[in-house]
Amino acid sequence: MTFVLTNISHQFGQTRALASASLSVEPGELVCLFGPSGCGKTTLLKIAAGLEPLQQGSVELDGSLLARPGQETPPEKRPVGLVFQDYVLFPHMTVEKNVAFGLKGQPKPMQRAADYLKSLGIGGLARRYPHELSGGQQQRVALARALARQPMALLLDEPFASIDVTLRRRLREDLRRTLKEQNAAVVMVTHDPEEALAIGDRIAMMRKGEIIEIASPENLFFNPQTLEGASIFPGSQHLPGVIANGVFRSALGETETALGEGPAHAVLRPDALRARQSETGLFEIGDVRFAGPHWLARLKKDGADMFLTVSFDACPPSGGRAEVQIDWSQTPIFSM
Ligand SMILES: Nc1ncnc2c1ncn2[C@@H]1O[C@H](COP(=O)(O)OP(=O)(O)OP(=O)(O)O)[C@@H](O)[C@H]1O
Repeated sequence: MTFVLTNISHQFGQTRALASASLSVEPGELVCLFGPSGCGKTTLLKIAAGLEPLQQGSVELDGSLLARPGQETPPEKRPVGLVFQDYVLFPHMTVEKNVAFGLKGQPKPMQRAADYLKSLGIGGLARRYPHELSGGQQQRVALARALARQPMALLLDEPFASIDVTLRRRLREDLRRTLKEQNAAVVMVTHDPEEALAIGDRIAMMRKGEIIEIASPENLFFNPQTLEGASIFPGSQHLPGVIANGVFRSALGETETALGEGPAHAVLRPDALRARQSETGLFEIGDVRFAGPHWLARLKKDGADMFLTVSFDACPPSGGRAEVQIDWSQTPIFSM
């Protein structure tokens, strides 16, 4: 039941929304689409769902063609579940009837609807109508409705966008478990790097309509192929520099590299940065804040317009001085 999107390109007038984007998702696999606003995430999902006509490329599920230009299976005939931000619930039906709607002809639809509502923590809302729910509750009903149909593939566009952080963390763990049990191929759009890392088996990094890298979180960490992929981890900072004669040189020091000559960026991860207070340090300590269990300080380098946020074990004095060391073996570098 592999879900395959091949060479999908799309234009909205003069705007190129997608440029030959390809993605293959295995049964039981959850792939997150991640990238900046406007890079084409929602458009790719809508084309996969059949909500946007396909202009170029193809969509297949389990070896069957769902779409190619001029030949499309309508969205309601695809064995694909959808949770889109603007994919509204039926306003005249109660929550439980909304969820049971897709289960007609199957045994005990109301019981199954109740089970899914309960598993998403909204069992008590079964008799309410959509207009009596908050945005986050409506999102969970839409998720329950999609899950209850046990689709072969599921497309989710920021399904937790209106849900508070604590509940969102719990729901995404529950969702991941449920989807694994159902063995569905899942594509989920998210803006949130923490969410992509927490829920995605692989993360598809998008830039200007292209999928520039698809990799598991551990491969993005240990062997990133793009600046964006390396930078998805919390606390990552870019250090500009220049490569000449096999050496990357920056305001924070230098290291050998096999990359070609020219401007480059190193991606500094928190674990690769060591800072300590020192009267003779090159950095001035600026704003300091507690980030449990560490202290985070913003450092400014004398003589260079350069800032770094670095963690300290104890609260460093604002206005004092610090020195910083980089573990270059944990610091990926990319030519620009
Ligand atoms: N219906 C439309 N008509 C014209 N342009 C559109 C339409 N839908 C999207 N676009 C444009 O296509 C590009 C991709 O949009 P898309 O919504 O896919 O991006 P996104 O990555 O999902 O963004 P966001 O994270 O902000 O939701 C953007 O430049 C957007 O302005």
